[in-house]
Amino acid sequence: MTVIDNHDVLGSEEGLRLSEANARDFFELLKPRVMSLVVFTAFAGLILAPGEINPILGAISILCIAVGAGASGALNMWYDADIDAVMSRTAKRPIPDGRVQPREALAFGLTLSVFSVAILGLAVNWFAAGLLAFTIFFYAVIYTMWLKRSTPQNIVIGGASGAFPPMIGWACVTGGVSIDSIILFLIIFLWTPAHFWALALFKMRDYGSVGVPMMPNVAGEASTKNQIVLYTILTIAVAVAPTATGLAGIGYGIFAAVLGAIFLYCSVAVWRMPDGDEKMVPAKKMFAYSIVYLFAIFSALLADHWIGGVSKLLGAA
Ligand code: HEM
Ligand SMILES: CC(C)=CCC/C(C)=C/CC/C(C)=C/COP(=O)(O)OP(=O)(O)O
Repeated sequence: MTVIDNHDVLGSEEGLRLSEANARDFFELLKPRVMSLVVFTAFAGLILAPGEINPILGAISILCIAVGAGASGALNMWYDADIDAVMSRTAKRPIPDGRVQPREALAFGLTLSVFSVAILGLAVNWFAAGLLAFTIFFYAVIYTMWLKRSTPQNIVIGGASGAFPPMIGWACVTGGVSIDSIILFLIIFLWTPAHFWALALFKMRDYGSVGVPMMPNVAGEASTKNQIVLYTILTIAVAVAPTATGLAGIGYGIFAAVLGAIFLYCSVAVWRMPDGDEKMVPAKKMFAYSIVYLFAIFSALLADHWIGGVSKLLGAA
């Protein structure tokens, strides 16, 4: 089925009428559950970066990244309202549900984007602000408006937007980029296909119904499963790299390897699942574990950093 393009909302009569949306409806536009993990990885980048940041500026940095991430979610929901209305998973979102008017969501997303970037630039540094602006643009325009509906590589390339936040956190402290911040980027970048295609496998019909070319619909289940295993292996390899560069210690490396072994086990279970499986239990488990995995990897990096700091203090005493 082809969906009707309803992006000409600004000029329409419907678009000019203001709804009675409440704060909760606008909060929902920020995709708070997904963005909470995004913001956590940004926080990790900020803490792991070498050097010091004034705690108030640190808090402002995280707030700006959180607001910018939420703003990009609102712009994504504005643009995707036509397909969200058709898919069962997304039909109850504020715009398709009629609780927020498209033009309100657009104005909300644009305003928050400008404020988050400007405040980060004025209060912290313009390099980090530029990266935040680029990330919002990448998710809202490059991924949402261009790649999502045009190529099955949409989330491989578009996934970069979800991988930038730890680099932004890092840049808030150092004003630049380093090998270690690129490794943090790569962990999320390589993790995204396994995270998303696991979900796409059991939501394949949803995406098919709106003509979005997600990998399982285009390349088929078998090819998607092969690629999930491949990206899982790449993620596991890059997730132990912080031990090699000295960003984290050997304890972290062992923990990351164990988490990775479970991730690989989940991906092999998906790979062994018969094509056309009705229940898709291994894919559902893989999707759920992907979130636990990323949260645990970044938590372990933080724990390693703090434990290392305490040991140094005790050694000096
Ligand atoms: C282009 C990249 C990505 C795509 C296409 C994607 C897609 C999705 C989708 C479709 C869901 C289902 C949840 C819903 O319906 O709201 C989801 C859930 C989730 N994603 Fe991703 N994701 C991506 C990147 C990320 C990144 C970078 C993170 C965090 C660092 C993340 C964290 C999460 C979390 C925490 C959930 C669970 C939310 C819940 O419990 O409702 N995702 N993702
Ligand atoms: C700092 C900053 C700007 C961060 C942005 C982080 C970011 C791009 C996260 C992407 C996560 C996400 C919700 C993807 C959903 O894809 P989708 O829109 O295709 O999913 P849907 O079908 O659920 O709408």
